[in-house]
Amino acid sequence: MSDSLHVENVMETLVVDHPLVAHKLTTLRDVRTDSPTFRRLADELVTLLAYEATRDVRVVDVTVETPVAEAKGVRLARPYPLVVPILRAGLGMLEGMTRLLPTAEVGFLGMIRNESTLQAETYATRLPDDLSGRQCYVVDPMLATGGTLAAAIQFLFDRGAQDVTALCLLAAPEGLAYMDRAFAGSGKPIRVVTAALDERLNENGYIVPGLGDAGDRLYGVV
Ligand SMILES: O=P(O)(O)OC[C@H]1O[C@H](OP(=O)(O)OP(=O)(O)O)[C@H](O)[C@@H]1O
Ligand SMILES: O=c1cc[nH]c(=O)[nH]1
Ligand SMILES: [Mg+2]
Repeated sequence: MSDSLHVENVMETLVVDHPLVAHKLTTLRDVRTDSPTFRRLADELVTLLAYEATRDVRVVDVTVETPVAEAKGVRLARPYPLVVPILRAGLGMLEGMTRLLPTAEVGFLGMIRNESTLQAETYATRLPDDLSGRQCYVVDPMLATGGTLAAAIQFLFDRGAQDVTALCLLAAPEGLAYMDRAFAGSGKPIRVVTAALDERLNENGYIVPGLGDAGDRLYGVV
């Protein structure tokens, strides 16, 4: 079902190879897809990605009583996972994620890429101060140059996060390579789970073939 592509020892990229993911992603890319449909598809896609992305979520053993007998099982371990959408476009992936992880807490990062310099600028942070021992799931549809995601992950590591999984709808090879260099030697595991690894970036830093500006397609041009 999934094709794991090992990029470097601390960073692992997983391209979720599934016909339903490919089907929904194709409609998402289509320039004729309107905002309401785009929002619905992004929501459905993140739930499919989340299934793979949470494969290593920490659980503890528990025992419950069924109407018939005792059954051994598991529950999510505490501290509960933290989901971090990167505003604005990442908000389009939040609900799909918390549907699968309803007890997760949610932190927010507001970041915008300066379209002249392609550098990420941070305009809002609302995260728990202490993330030690927390598994963090960052959601942002686009991993282009990688500058935004790398800065977001650095915020989480600075607060003590131990491992971070990013869920993206699309990733560019240049962005993955940038992340790989940025965190080489950090010793902290990073996973990127994506619906597709696209060809490249164009001269404006847009993913090709991509889907255009994810924030604009979700919420309109501002
Ligand atoms: O990998 P990078 O080159 O850093 O680019 C990716 C970033 O660009 C987009 O956000 P944008 O800056 O357009 O903000 P928005 O969500 O408000 O539209 C996207 O959602 C990522 O956050
Ligand atoms: O292709 C891209 C690159 C950055 N941000 C987007 O929304 N789309
Ligand atoms: Mg945008």
